[in-house]
Amino acid sequence: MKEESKIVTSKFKHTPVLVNQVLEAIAKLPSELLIKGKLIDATIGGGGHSALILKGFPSLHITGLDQDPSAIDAASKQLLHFGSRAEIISSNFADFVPQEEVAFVLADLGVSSPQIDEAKRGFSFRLNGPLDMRMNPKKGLKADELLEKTEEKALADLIYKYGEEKFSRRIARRIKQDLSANGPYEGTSALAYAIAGCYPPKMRNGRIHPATRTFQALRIAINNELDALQHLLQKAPNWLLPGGVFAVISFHSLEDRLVKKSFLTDERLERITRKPIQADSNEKLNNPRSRSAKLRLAKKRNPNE
Ligand SMILES: C[S@@+](CC[C@H](N)C(=O)[O-])C[C@H]1O[C@@H](n2cnc3c(N)ncnc32)[C@H](O)[C@@H]1O
Repeated sequence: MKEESKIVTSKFKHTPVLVNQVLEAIAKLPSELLIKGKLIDATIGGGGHSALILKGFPSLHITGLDQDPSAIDAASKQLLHFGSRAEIISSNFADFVPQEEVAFVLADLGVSSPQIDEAKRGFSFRLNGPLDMRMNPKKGLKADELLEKTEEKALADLIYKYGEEKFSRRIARRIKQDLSANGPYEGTSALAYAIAGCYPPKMRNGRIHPATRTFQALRIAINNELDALQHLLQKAPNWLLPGGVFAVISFHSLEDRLVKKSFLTDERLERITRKPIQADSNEKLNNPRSRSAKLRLAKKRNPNE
C-alpha cells in the first residue's frame, strides 16, 4: 500500500515516518475490528499518520492525544475535514483513560519536527532559543531551571543515563561552573557551545554534534519521557480489543529497549515483530528523521483462549 506521506499544514511541517508499514499493520487487522473500528493515536502531533489512516480506512474513527497545545491546534486543522471521525484530546498519554476498547493503538514517540525547528521551544542546539524544552509549556521545569536545581553529580548521572554520554561528568562540571560564575546561559547555543568545549578537540567536528546526547538527556528528563512510556506500555494493552494491535515507533535505544522488553514479557500481548521494522533506504534518504525510527508491533491476546 503506497500513500503520499508529506504532510504540510500552514505552519506545522512534519513528515510522518514508516507510514506504509503502519497502514499495512492496520490493513491486517481482523475485518470485524476494522469495520466500524476505533483507533487511538497516542501522539497525534500534526495529525500526519492519522490523516493518512483516516483516508486509507474510511470505516475507522480516531481519538488523537498530545500534550503539546501547538500539536493539538495543528492536528485539529489537519483533521477538520474528517468531521466526527477524528476526536482530538489534549492529554499526556500516561494519564489517558479511553471510554471504550479499540482496534489499534499507535504511539510515534519523541518530538515532532516543529518542536525541534521552532527556536523558541528551546529543543534545538542549532537554532538559538530559550532553554525550555517542555512539550507541554504549562507543566514542569524548563531546561534552565533543571540545570540550576540539579546538583553536579545528579546532573552527570542524568546526562549519562538518558544521553549515554561518555563525557557526562566533564559536561556537568562545566555547566555548574558556568552557572555559578556567570549565571544562566543566554540560550541553547551558549549551552551547546559549553558542551562542545568538553569534548576533545579532535572529536568536536564529528558527524554528530557534541551537544546531541546532552540535549537528548535534558529533553527526556524534562518531559519525563521514559516514565510516560512505561505507563503507556502498562496501560495500552488494556485499551485494546482482543486481536487489536499496539504499534510503537521509537527513536532511540532507551525507548526501544523498554518497548522490546515489554512486548516480550507482557502476558496480555503476543509479539508480531521479533525484530523492529525500519525505514527503507528511500525513506531514509528523503526523511532523515526516519533513520533512527524503529516500529514494533504486538497483538492483544484473547484472554479466553
Ligand atoms: C513524533 S511526533 C508525532 C507525529 C505524528 N505521528 C504525525 O505524523 O504528525 C510525537 C508527538 O508526541 C507528543 N508526545 C510526546 N510524548 C507525549 C506524551 N507523553 N503524551 C502525549 N503526547 C506526547 C509530542 O508532543 C509530539 O507532538
